[in-house]
Amino acid sequence: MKKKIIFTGGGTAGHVTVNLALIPKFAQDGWEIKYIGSENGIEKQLVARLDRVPYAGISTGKLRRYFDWNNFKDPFRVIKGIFQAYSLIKREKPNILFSKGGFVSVPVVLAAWLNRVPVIIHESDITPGLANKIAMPFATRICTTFPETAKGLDPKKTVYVGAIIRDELKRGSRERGLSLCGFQADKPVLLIMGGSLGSQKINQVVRQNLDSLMRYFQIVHLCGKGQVDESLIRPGYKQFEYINEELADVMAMADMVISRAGSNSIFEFLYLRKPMLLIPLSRAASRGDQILNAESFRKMGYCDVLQEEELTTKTFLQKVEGVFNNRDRYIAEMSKSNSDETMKQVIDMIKQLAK
Ligand SMILES: CC(=O)N[C@H]1[C@@H](OP(=O)(O)OP(=O)(O)OC[C@H]2O[C@@H](n3ccc(=O)[nH]c3=O)[C@H](O)[C@@H]2O)O[C@H](CO)[C@@H](O)[C@@H]1O
Repeated sequence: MKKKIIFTGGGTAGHVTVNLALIPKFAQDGWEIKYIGSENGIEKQLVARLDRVPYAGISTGKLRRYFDWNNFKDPFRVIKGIFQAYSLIKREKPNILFSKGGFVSVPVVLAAWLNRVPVIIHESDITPGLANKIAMPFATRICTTFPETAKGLDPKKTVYVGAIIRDELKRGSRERGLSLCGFQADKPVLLIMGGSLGSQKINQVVRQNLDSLMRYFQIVHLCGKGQVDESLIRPGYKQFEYINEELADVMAMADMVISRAGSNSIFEFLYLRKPMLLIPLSRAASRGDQILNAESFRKMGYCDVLQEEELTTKTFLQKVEGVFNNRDRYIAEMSKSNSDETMKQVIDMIKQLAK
């Protein structure tokens, strides 16, 4: 009989793209694949782009750190989600559940545990997100991307595996990227990526300094939903809200990157040896995970970092120049890393634990 795997994870693309990397591998090996996500999250659109991966949406809620009327409604949404996930898992009887985290994953992990389905959790950041923290006691294995994450976690369950990179990102073409953006071949390309949701702060500083930057670079700017500024359209400055298949070509043509420090993005840039200036999401807006991700990369010599509190036109342009002028040094450090084995290790682990 065909083996069956269910994937879950969502909320932002960072909680989905690892699943997108693994799904084709299991499809190739003849496994039956299903995805459980939220009713309207980004995961629904991203999974819809795949061939033959049935999607089930469940009701979800979120814990917020500020007052919101939804804080009263969300517990009921979560309870509804647990019942929905429980009956889905009971009916589907998968051999294994792979969870990438995000709030939607908590009821699904719990439901799998109640149905005695083995659960593998993958944590991308140095410090686990709240959803993964809640779900970890119910997991059979916890995979970490950073070696230092394992420290605070159950040593019997936790394995450091590294980053899982989508195969398609490894097959990008500089020429296709240049033609997509209408860029010339002889001027360096700067890629700006504000995380899967874009970043207002990065958009702002880039646009304020567009003329200075464009003296040296052609710029491709992934700015987030609703953030394209039509008044700035001009040759050499190409904006997209979010891209899918084209991302490989856009990354391939980039000579340097300015980015948030979401774990998946920075490991993709590391794999592709892209000199990076990272502007992590501040502690005021998050648990500070991106600050730690960025610091760990800086210590390894892979990037330079500019904290949001220090972000001014002057510091920004100085750091951009610094990274670009030292790009060979960054590329040399990055070339010492190797994550090609990770995907195979994770696939073997999933196959071994599948009941
Ligand atoms: C605001 C927030 O909660 N951020 C978190 C979220 O970030 P975010 O969702 O931005 O996560 P990542 O940077 O880890 O991943 C983004 C993914 O989206 C892809 N991509 C991005 C832009 C685009 O146009 N097309 C595209 O495919 C990237 O290639 C990458 O694979 O999850 C990360 C991983 O847990 C955390 O480190 C971040 O702190």
